[in-house]
Amino acid sequence: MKHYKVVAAVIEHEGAILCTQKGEHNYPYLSYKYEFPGGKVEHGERDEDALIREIDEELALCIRVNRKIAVVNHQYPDFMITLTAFHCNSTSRDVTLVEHLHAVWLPKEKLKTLAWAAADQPILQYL
Ligand SMILES: Nc1nc2c([nH]c(=O)n2[C@@H]2O[C@H](COP(=O)(O)OP(=O)(O)OP(=O)(O)O)[C@@H](O)[C@H]2O)c(=O)[nH]1
Repeated sequence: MKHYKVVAAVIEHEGAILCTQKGEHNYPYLSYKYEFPGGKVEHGERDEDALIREIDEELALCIRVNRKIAVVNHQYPDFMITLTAFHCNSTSRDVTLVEHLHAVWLPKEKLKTLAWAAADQPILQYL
């Protein structure tokens, strides 16, 4: 079973948090789900550097990485994921969608209204 180490950015800008939606996916349980943007950490790369790289690649957004919020281990039917979420800030809300279907900035209390990937759901309680 594959095991991915993934970093995710909880990006806050003036009281709202960036939520990004996946498009259709090979695994139906991930299709159209919301996730915190990020991705797999490359060999030898620091978590924080992986996050800055991924957010620039996926969203053309410049972020500052703050504290670690949570580490979640989740078993999907086809792979295992260790998801580490960091609180981040951006100086702008302007994103360019390279990989995602949709992005929305929401206040914390509204995050639970979205359909999140299963691995992300435990992170919401720490926000
Ligand atoms: N970036 C990110 N990935 C997440 C989150 N939660 C979660 O289950 N994942 C899953 O972790 C896997 C690796 O993330 P990735 O961002 O590198 O995805 P990828 O483009 O290489 O592969 P993909 O085609 O599965 O999306 C994906 O299957 C993704 O759906 C999250 O909050 N952020």
